[in-house]
Amino acid sequence: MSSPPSSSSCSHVRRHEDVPTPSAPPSKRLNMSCEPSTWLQQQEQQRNVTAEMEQQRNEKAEEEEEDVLSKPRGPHKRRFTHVMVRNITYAIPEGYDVDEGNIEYLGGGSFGNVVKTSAVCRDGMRRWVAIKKMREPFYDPLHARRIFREIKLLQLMRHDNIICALDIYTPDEENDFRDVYVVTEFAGRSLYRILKQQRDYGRRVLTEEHIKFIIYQIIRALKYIHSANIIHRDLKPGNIALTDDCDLMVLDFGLARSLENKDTSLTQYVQTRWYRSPEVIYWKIDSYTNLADMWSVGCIAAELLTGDPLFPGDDVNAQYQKITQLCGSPDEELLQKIENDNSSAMKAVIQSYPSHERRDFREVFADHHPSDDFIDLIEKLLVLDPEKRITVEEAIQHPYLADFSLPDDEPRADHIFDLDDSQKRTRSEWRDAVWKEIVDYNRLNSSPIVPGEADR
Ligand SMILES: Nc1ncnc2c1ncn2[C@@H]1O[C@H](COP(=O)(O)OP(=O)(O)OP(=O)(O)O)[C@@H](O)[C@H]1O
Repeated sequence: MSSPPSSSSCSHVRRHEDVPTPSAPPSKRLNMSCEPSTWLQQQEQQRNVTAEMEQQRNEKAEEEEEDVLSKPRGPHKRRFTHVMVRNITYAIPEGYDVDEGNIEYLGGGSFGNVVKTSAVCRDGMRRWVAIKKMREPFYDPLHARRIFREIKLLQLMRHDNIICALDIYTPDEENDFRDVYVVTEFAGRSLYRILKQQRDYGRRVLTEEHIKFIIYQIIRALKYIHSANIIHRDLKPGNIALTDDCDLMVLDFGLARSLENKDTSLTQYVQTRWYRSPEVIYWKIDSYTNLADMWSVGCIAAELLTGDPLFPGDDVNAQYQKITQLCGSPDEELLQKIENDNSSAMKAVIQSYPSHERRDFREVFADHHPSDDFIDLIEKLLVLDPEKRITVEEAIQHPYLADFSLPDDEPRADHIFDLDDSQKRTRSEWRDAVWKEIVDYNRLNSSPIVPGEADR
């Protein structure tokens, strides 16, 4: 990885134009006695069923391949080639590189599978793109709403450090609308992969300067996200991508939600648990604001320093122990808030755990020789009480980031994003809403060209 740019460079973050060419979560909030194992088992079963269905559909798609290739399909009458990667069939529109040798599987999460290819774009450049095929997007209303949110946010976000949609499509007709594909710019390797490689090979790739630049860019992205009244809720190394030049993009907005929306049905499973804030995992929603994202930044920052996840708990209890062993048990003031926002029973459960003093972070991380400023920042991020945690606006001005911070180049969103996702909709209403998003999608200059679009 090359060095991050120096602080004197005024254009130290990537512009979009500069890109090189080349299951349903449970409806109840988790409490200390409710381990999500049942839900996880259901998820597992659902995944099996889904895989079976996917296979049947792949077989059908293969049979139909000749037809699909021969006639324009979907709301914009595009032509598609079907390409099989790791047993999953992707419908790839005309204009994209469909040579199997040039298509790379990037990975799959709970909600989709992603491949990398390239496409010629409207500005004449060929770009690397990531195509995400959503998994069973309309399985149930919750799932459909998640897809809707993700699509909506990928269109609203316009920031150098945040991924945005370059194309949204389906090869299906409206009466048989089943598959949703979202195309984003290929943003590099995920931080998860980079950190894993560091561990696997026992060789550090990320220098102190890289780490600072990464943390700065995450916070710069969050400043924009939070100013739009959105919480990301899923910040983790797997959702952060880095180019070889250390340019960073925050990926995957499927779990983001607007601050106004008090819906809590997804709350328990909003993040890979290791990066979740205590108020997300253990106590109630009242104090759950965008400060949950700042806790995740603290976890990621510490992992960047040490190379290992900070709170790798095998279950929620182990997670709690690890958090409190470092950050201390809730003090009287926080316990009072927990009691007020939850119940005295919740307070009693928390008090039944072994009590720990907050440790001296300088001592804990001493082997990794962090600067005083780094320690001061993570001390302020990893605070149990969200109301006392550093905000994004404060964090970006922290001395640790002074080398990179350029206040005039740290944009806020110019309006609060309306996700239009708070109303109750049935599965098929969500499907209609997603269909409409695809139909109305406004192509960008950096979007892949649709052959013949000028004629339409
Ligand atoms: N635009 C992109 N550029 C580079 N890599 C990407 C891009 N989009 C997704 N990926 C990678 O593809 C993989 C799968 O992405 P996806 O968003 O489906 O998974 P995830 O974040 O692991 O899933 P989950 O939603 O379960 O958290 C991830 O490893 C992610 O880093």
